[in-house]
Amino acid sequence: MVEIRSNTADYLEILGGESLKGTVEISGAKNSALPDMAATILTDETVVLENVPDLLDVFTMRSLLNHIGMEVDELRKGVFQFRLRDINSLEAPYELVSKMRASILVLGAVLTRFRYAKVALPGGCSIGTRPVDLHLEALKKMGARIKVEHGYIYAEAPGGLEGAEINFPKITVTGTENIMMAAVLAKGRTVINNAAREPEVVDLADMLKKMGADIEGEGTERIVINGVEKLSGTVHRIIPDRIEAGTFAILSALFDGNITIKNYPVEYLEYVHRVFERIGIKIIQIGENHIAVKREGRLKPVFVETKEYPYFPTDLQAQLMTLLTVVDGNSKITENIFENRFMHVPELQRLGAKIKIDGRTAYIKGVRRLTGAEVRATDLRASAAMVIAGLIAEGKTVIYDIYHLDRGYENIDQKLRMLGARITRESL
Ligand SMILES: CC(=O)N[C@H]1[C@@H](OP(=O)(O)OP(=O)(O)OC[C@H]2O[C@@H](n3ccc(=O)[nH]c3=O)[C@H](O)[C@@H]2O)O[C@H](CO)[C@@H](O)[C@@H]1O
Ligand SMILES: C=C(OP(=O)(O)O)C(=O)O
Repeated sequence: MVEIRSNTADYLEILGGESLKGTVEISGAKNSALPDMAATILTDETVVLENVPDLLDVFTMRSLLNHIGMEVDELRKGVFQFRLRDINSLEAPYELVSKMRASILVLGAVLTRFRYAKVALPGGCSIGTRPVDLHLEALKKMGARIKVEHGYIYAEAPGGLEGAEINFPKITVTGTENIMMAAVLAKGRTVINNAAREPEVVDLADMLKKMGADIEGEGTERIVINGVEKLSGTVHRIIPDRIEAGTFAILSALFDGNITIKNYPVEYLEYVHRVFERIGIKIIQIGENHIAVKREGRLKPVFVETKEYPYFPTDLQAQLMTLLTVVDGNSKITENIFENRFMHVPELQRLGAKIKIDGRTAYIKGVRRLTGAEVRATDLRASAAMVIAGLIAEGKTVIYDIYHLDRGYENIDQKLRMLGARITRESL
């Protein structure tokens, strides 16, 4: 893994309007790598993860695991070996948790295996308040004693966690993953109702089952877990990143389908493809997990709302909005998952986009073209939206604060340069 190469002073310069073409390969999914890495805490045996993307968030999770006492070795590019023999600390400190909300994923695993955990409260971020109350309520139902004090969650279960019936009032992805990890070593049976159905939840269940966990129903809204005494080591391959894949599919649609995409998880993007078809974008399979994107006539405006899997992902909302800014007619996007996920709108407006926001809905009136400007990457997917916008805009676009981008897109500037983009990384 590259020593952390992203720095808050880094920015991207893009000269837009170049025609992109070629083939790009999708990396392992950030949102699978992070829970799968946390799951290595659940055993004292060796776990090997393959197809691990080289991302800032993965680096942060690795630092967090190291802090706990995990030995982590990179066997070869993207292949990591994990072994937790001696505990160093049962604490996830603020310094690391503040860099990445997904650090909360270590709570369930540390608590169930070591009966105590202290994790800094992740707090809000630019896309919303993002509380973790549902994680904590569920762990309390499993017998944990929890207090939140001085910015830390203190959780203990001296006699071990016990299986329980968890009814999530709202679907939560990392909440489902946290409770699944807590339940695999708890006493008795845990039922998670209204569980998240995301492919990343299924991937985590697959990994845990290979380690000896007893789990049924992953991928449905009811997951049943029977606790076991002990889990063993395993070798597991991280699934491809459906959000990176969707991001490149949108880019390809904007470049007349001249970009083909390998390692593309068609099965995870069925609903997204239905939305694409309404716009006039068709995904064509040209090989196993290798696709091309075809535009069918003039692109058409749409109304889309974000919703939990299997529906349209909030993590592709900003990128789709960029596409719609140059689609003739009036489009509308409603963001149902996060209350503040339109931070990219003022930035897109700087590039000439015509967008109005009313509550959770953005009204987009297509313009002929965007024009380059200086913008800020306000969060991870907003950054991807800015990159797409910069590539189609006339002239030069400068994107500041791209450390957000490095949290979730492996080598994105390199991948784009290989497609012919004029994009350079500079530092202030
Ligand atoms: C590391 C990871 O996998 N991140 C993904 C995960 O985030 P994450 O798991 O944090 O998102 P959740 O599914 O938990 O959030 C969904 C909604 O529930 C709310 N909520 C959640 C937990 C809680 O205890 N209380 C509460 O009110 C959130 O504020 C949000 O409004 O799913 C999101 C929704 O698909 C994605 O955008 C993120 O990329
Ligand atoms: C919001 C995201 O990630 P996280 O939950 O890790 O902040 C994302 O991947 O778009």
